[in-house]
Amino acid sequence: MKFTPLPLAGAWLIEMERIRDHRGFNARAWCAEEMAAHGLTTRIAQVNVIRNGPRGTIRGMHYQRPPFAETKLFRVTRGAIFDVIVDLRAGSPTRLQWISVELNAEDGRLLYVPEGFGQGFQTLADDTELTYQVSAPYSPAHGSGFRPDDPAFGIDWPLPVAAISDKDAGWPDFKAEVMA
Ligand SMILES: Cc1cn([C@H]2C[C@H](O)[C@@H](COP(=O)(O)OP(=O)(O)O[C@H]3O[C@H](C)C(=O)[C@H](O)[C@H]3O)O2)c(=O)[nH]c1=O
Repeated sequence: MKFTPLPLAGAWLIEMERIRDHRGFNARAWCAEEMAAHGLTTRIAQVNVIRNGPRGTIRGMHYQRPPFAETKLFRVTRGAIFDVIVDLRAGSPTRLQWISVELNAEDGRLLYVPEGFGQGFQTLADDTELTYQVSAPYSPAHGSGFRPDDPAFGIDWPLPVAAISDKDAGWPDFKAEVMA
């Protein structure tokens, strides 16, 4: 696996190394030893699969509050996404900054999102499917988020919104002090 740190400290792009032969390839998508060697968490509390319908679907922005703050590792298995992560960490020099990463089923790339980040994505193809593992169990009581178009961040999404949950469309304006 090839590890590349992203501009927001703690976030990484991980590329699978495909071992090819006449049948196709075998590639490692996760390895506790390699993750630990780069200081990434090896805790896996859950692995989820998400299927989306129309191109342009948005899920997010989400995060879980402590003590259920979670690290997430995303991989697209069908279609493509424009994934956005936002640094919400109090005291971080890049606080409230966001970056985007495109992931698709062919590129063999994974996105590692550490605790303290809001995260969401927009699909770039119909019927996009992804799998992601999280380091803490799902805890609705500790779930929080903000609207993908929250003026606090100015996230530049590539497509018109084709589908979004009422919850994600209805988050209140983000208040920086909330995460202080
Ligand atoms: C995350 C999760 C959700 N659910 C249930 C709760 C809802 O009934 C339904 C949809 O969940 P929700 O709309 O809250 O979340 P998504 O829009 O699917 O977002 C998820 O996928 C994006 C990419 C994220 O990064 C979020 O962390 C994750 O919550 O699945 C569960 O039962 N277990 C779980 O672990």
